[in-house]
Amino acid sequence: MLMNLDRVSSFYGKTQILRDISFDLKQGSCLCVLGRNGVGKTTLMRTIMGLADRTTGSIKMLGEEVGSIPTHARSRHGIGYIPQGRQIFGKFTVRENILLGSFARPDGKTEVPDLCLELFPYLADNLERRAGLLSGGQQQQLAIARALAVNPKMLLLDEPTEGIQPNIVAEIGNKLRMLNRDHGITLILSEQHIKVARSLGDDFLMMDNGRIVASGAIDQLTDELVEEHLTV
Ligand SMILES: Nc1ncnc2c1ncn2[C@@H]1O[C@H](COP(=O)(O)OP(=O)(O)OP(=O)(O)O)[C@@H](O)[C@H]1O
Repeated sequence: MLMNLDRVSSFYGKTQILRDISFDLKQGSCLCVLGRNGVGKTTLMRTIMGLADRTTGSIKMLGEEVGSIPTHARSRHGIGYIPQGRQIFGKFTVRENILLGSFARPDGKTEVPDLCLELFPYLADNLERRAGLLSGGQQQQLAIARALAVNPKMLLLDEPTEGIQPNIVAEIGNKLRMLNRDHGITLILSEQHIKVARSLGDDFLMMDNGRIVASGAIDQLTDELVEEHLTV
């Protein structure tokens, strides 16, 4: 297993958001985290990165406890994070945005990884362009490229297709599939597009009110579950 969460609870101030979250993440797999707005998907990602106010329980990466080490040390263990809303620095160039990610690299290299150039030809051709001039889909590619600059074993992606034009959603899905299938990068993905989740995911977690209410292989994600927990 690449990662194991055991009875993880998480708090913002005195408010408990996550309750007793446990799951095992297989190396090389893609886990889709599903649920309506506000159920705790973002908090789960932030908790894994060490960005919640307080967390209890255990988070292990390759058998080693990482639940109490700082965020940058978690990056060094190979966890890359692509936050909701992408958080691109608009005044910096594409190259500068990618290099920002490389500060957490264990080997200290500051270069644009070949994988970014190979996977994202648009970015390769526009390294000196100001990131603020890029479209939403291109900025999402940049956010993924920046996370790849830490040479991660796994990526946490918080709603990577949110606010992206429908014709680009499939393209982002394809890039993620390439990272997962061809490059062996394990993914945890929160996703509102059920089609993307079904096509990319190996396993799913359905969340409600800070808890896991259903989980399993993605082919066990029935229309009834989707209806009950996702449809508004
Ligand atoms: N910084 C914070 N301080 C206090 N409460 C917070 C904070 N961030 C989120 N919450 C609360 O935690 C709960 C879970 O929010 P979270 O953002 O994790 O949900 P989500 O499933 O990712 O939803 P969305 O899809 O809208 O991002 C919500 O009730 C939210 O109001």
